[in-house]
Amino acid sequence: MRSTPDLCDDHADDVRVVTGLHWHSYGGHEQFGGRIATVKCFEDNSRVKETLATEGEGRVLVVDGGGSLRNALIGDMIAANARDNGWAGVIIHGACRDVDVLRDINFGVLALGCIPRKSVRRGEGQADIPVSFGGVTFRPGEYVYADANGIIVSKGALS
Ligand SMILES: O=C([O-])CC(=O)C(=O)O
Repeated sequence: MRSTPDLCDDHADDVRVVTGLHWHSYGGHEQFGGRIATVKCFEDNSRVKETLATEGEGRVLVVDGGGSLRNALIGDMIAANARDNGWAGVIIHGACRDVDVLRDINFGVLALGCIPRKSVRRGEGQADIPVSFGGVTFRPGEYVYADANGIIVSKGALS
C-alpha cells in the first residue's frame, strides 16, 4: 500500500481526509486499508463482535462508538478472531483494550484511546450504515486507507 500522503497527492479530488482527532495505532499493522464495513454503537460491542466473526475479505471495519473512552469496543480476542477471518483492520471512534497483545496481532487497530473495562453486550447497535466522525462520512463499500499520517476515504479503491 502507498502512503496516505502519496495517495492524497495523486487523488486530491477523490479523497476525504479525517481531521481533528488524535488516533493511536495499537495493532501489529500501522498501515492498512480496504473496503469499508461499518458499525454504529455506544458502549455496546455486540455488532462489532458479530461483524468481525464474518468473512472479512480484506475489509476494514469502521466503528462509530460516539467517541466514548469509558469502555473498550475491541480487545485481543475479537481482534485475533477478525484477523483469522481475513479482516485488514478496525478504526474505532472509541476505545480498545489488551494493548500489549494487540501489538503482536497482524492486524490494524486505530482507536482514540484504551481502557481496561469491557463494553456491555445487550445486542444494541447498527451495522452497514453510513457513519460520520472527524468531518468524514464512511459509507459501506467505499475505501479507507490508514497509516501513521492519518486516515483517508475514497469512493473507489486507490492504487
Ligand atoms: O470481549 C470483548 O468485549 C472485548 C475483549 O476484551 C476482547 O476482544 O478480548
